[in-house]
Amino acid sequence: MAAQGDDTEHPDRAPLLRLRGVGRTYGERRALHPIDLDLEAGTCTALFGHNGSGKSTLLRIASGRDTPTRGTALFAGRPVSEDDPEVRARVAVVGDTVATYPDLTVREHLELVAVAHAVDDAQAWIDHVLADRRLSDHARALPGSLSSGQLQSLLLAAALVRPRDLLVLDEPEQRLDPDARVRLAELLAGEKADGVAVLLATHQAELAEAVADRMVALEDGRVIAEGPPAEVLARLGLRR
Ligand SMILES: Nc1ncnc2c1ncn2[C@@H]1O[C@H](COP(=O)(O)OP(=O)(O)OP(=O)(O)O)[C@@H](O)[C@H]1O
Repeated sequence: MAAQGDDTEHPDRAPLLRLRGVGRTYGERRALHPIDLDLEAGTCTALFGHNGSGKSTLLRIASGRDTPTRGTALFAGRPVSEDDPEVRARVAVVGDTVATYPDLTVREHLELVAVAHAVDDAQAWIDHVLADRRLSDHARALPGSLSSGQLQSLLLAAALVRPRDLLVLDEPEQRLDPDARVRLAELLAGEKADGVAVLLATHQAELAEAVADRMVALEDGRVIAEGPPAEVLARLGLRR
C-alpha cells in the first residue's frame, strides 16, 4: 500500500495510524502477509474480503488488541498496544461479538463506558447517543430482552459515548436492518467530518462505497486490490 510521502519534515501530517510490514502467523498458519497501511484523521479505509481473509486479524493489530509477529504498528507515532493508556483513551473499537453484562441495563452499560473515560455531562451525552441509535425506549432494558440488531446498536453506542480519534469497527453492519444500515453509513460519515479516522471491516460493498475513501480487498491474508471503492469493486467484478 502506498505510503503517504515523507512526513519527517511535516510531522503534523503523519498518519494517525501507520502499519509497516505488519504480518501475523498462528503457528505455521499465516493469517496476514506483510501489509503497509496509513490512515489519516478524517478518512475511512474499508477492509473487504471473504471469511478468513484476514480482516479481523488486521483490525486487532490496528487497535492494539493483538501484536503482529512481524512489522510495526504505530498509533500517533507510538506502538499500538491496548496496554497503553493513551491508545485506550483515543481508540474506540466495535468488535464483531456482543459482550454485555446480563444484569446491567442499556443505560448502565453506557454509564460504565462514560465513567471509565471521564466524559463530561455524561447523562446528557448518553441521552443523545441513545436517541441517535434509536435505543431511547430501551434505556432501561436488560441485554437479554434486546433483539440482535438492538444489541449491535448498543455496541455502536458504547463506542460513541466515549472520546475517540480512531474508530475501528469489525463488520458493524451485521445484525442491522436496512434502515439501521443507512443510519450506520450516516454515522460513519459524521465521524469522518468530525476528524475521526475510521477503519472498518465489512461484507457490505454499499457501506464501503458510501463512506470509505479507500478500500483494501484481502484474500487469504494478502492484499489483492486497493484504491477507491468503485475501482476496487470493479476489479473484483462486483461493479461495472
Ligand atoms: N487465534 C487464532 N488462532 C489460529 N488461527 C487464527 C486465529 N485467529 C484467526 N485465525 C486464522 O486467521 C485467518 C484470518 O482470520 P480472520 O478472523 O482475520 O478473518 P476475517 O477476514 O476477519 O474473517 P470473517 O469475515 O469470517 O470475520 C483464518 O484462517 C483464521 O482461521
